[in-house]
Amino acid sequence: MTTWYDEAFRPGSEIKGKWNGRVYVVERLLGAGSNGIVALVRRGSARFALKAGYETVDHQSEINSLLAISLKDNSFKNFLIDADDMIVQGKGISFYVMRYIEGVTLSDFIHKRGQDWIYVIGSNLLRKLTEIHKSGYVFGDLKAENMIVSNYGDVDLIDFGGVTSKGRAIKQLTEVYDRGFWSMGERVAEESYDLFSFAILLLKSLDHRKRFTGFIKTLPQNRELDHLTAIMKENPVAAQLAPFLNKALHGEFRTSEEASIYWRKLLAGKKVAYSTLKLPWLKICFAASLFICGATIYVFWG
Ligand SMILES: Nc1ncnc2c1ncn2[C@@H]1O[C@H](COP(=O)(O)OP(=O)(O)OP(=O)(O)O)[C@@H](O)[C@H]1O
Repeated sequence: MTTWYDEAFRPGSEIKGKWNGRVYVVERLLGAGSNGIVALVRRGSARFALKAGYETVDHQSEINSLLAISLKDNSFKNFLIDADDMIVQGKGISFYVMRYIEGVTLSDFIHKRGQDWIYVIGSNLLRKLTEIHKSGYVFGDLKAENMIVSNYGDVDLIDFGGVTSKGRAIKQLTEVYDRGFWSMGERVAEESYDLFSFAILLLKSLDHRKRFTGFIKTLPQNRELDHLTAIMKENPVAAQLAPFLNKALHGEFRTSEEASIYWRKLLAGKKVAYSTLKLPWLKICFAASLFICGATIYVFWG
């Protein structure tokens, strides 16, 4: 039996908004999760990501959250392009259209470019969190699957289903990233909640031994932060970040802005060699500047 999404998301098929009347042509599926299904679509020459929700209420709440954090003049502005309903097999299905982010998962990025990139990625992710926190919200379900990394460590967050107003109960979470799972605090939307998940995200991506899958199976009384400290001792990049990670895990940062300042100071103090990062554009810029310099000499003195 063909499901509504097989029909709606077949490459080449058109999705027409019932209320706004905009038409999108499906290129291909990008992914599916517990809340919805996402496709790469085209409108004219522009490409977008279109997400159709399984549950109307959850879907609407995701749109509202996205709208709320994009009201301020920040990088989320204009992320949400359209929100409408489509009719598939006689049924109304809600969808929203957002910016299409080209990139890879955090683990793929690190695997390809090296663990040192975590310094840049971490700094960019902290900036994103700060923007959300300044809007009066927390991201809630921060995890590697909810971010896309592109170019030179640029970070984009996707999946806004967990975004929660500060002070409210966290509405969507993933076990190992949740401080409640580790008995390290309440499931309340505070900046420190996201910062705990941020620390787990970094540790998980640096852990060669993939211990986090095992943690899910442990009994609550056996989930100790000592397991995480072991990763900090074994991995040189995690060891550099240990003072930051420990503070984030223990809820010692009140705000993400405070955490960002600490991050920068820590890495400046440790003299993290950004030059060790493989930055091809530096080489390109260097070659370009040599060429321009040569051309100028030729034009003026030739
Ligand atoms: N804006 C975007 N640009 C590019 N790809 C995207 C975008 N939004 C989502 N995706 C892709 O679609 C997949 C599913 O999206 P999303 O995580 O929002 O679904 P979900 O149902 O909320 O998932 P979960 O079960 O993790 O809650 C993502 O893993 C990602 O690969």
